[in-house]
Amino acid sequence: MAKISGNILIIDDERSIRKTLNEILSYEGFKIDEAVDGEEGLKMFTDKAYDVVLCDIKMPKIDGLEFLVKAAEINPDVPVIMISGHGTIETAVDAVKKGAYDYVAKPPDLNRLLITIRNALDKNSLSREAKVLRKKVSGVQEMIGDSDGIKKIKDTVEKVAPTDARVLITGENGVGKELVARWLHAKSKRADQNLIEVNCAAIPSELIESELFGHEKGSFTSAIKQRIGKFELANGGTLFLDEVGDMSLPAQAKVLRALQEGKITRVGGDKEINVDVRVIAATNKDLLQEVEDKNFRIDLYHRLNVILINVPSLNERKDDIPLLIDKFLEDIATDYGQARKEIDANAVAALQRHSWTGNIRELRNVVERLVILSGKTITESDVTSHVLI
Ligand SMILES: Nc1ncnc2c1ncn2[C@@H]1O[C@H](COP(=O)(O)OP(=O)(O)OP(=O)(O)O)[C@@H](O)[C@H]1O
Repeated sequence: MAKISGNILIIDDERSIRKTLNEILSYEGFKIDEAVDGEEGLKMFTDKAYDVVLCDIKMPKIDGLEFLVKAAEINPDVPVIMISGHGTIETAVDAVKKGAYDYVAKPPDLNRLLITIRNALDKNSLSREAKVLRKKVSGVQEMIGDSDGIKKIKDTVEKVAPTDARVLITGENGVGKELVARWLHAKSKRADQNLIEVNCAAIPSELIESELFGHEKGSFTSAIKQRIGKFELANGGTLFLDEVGDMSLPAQAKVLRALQEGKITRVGGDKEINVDVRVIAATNKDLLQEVEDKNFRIDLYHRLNVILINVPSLNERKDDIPLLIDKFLEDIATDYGQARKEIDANAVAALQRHSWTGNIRELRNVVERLVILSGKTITESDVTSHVLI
């Protein structure tokens, strides 16, 4: 997660909680002040402008709820996130009804906390929100390409992104599936909410359910504390299920239910939690073949595959190679802090003729190698001696 900044006030009578939160959030780049109870917190809140307040519920003197009410009288625009310990969850929910931005449970789950704070910061003021939105959209890497294949994808993204339709993105490794998913989110109505990614292939099958749906404390041996799953983290936003073809069948059944009913249950829990999530999935597998081989559920396949975007491999869009080379030369010069190297037309043509694996990273690596090994201008003979051996 990219570092962001802001002033945060932590109000908690437990020193250890203050210390942990302070350490984590300072590391993330926030400026932190601590108050030991509601009274001190209120004084500090009156004296200084904060972007977010993290406030315990049970405290001596002024408690969390009272702080919330008084803080709203002083500055209603500052989001207050309640920290709820054992037995105060209900009060926390009550606090949210009374205007708290959200609550996090003790001990705080780092990811959830940071996402909540980030969202709170985003919502802090309209102008800030607009800025964040702009940054998020412009923060997505450009999709380079003028070929028919890429034009078609850009066109589909424009049409589909503003809807809540599920999208299945297919294509070989490294052709830009994730980039397409990022654009879909960035151009959607959910752009100011989270885009949460899960690489289904990277998570052991016995952990995928807990990763997606969270778990309750003690639900299995290593579940030492409660954990919020990716579906919940993506609530209001987008969940990107990368390598969805590698998901285990039990997890598929649960994902299907979540998509059908808009509800999830944490592993080891019995409470149903409503989630409003747009799912974008990607795979380099032939999912219909996986269905035939009984590795993938046909009903889930149909749920995910409302809109299909197939990203062509580099070999199928060789027209884009000159543009991509140009972009990579620029990026590499910036990364190295050096003047940009040039490349002559014959060298570009030689690279265009080459038979690539289809993975864009391969082309990037080759350009990087040429930048390192060639003189001021990359020539065809550089290409022949360094690349096309
Ligand atoms: N059209 C494009 N223009 C510029 N860069 C691109 C384009 N498509 C992909 N890339 C870059 O190529 C790399 C691979 O893209 P990405 O990770 O989106 O592919 P992927 O298909 O999701 O890969 P994987 O199958 O490994 O998950 C990334 O660094 C990405 O930014």
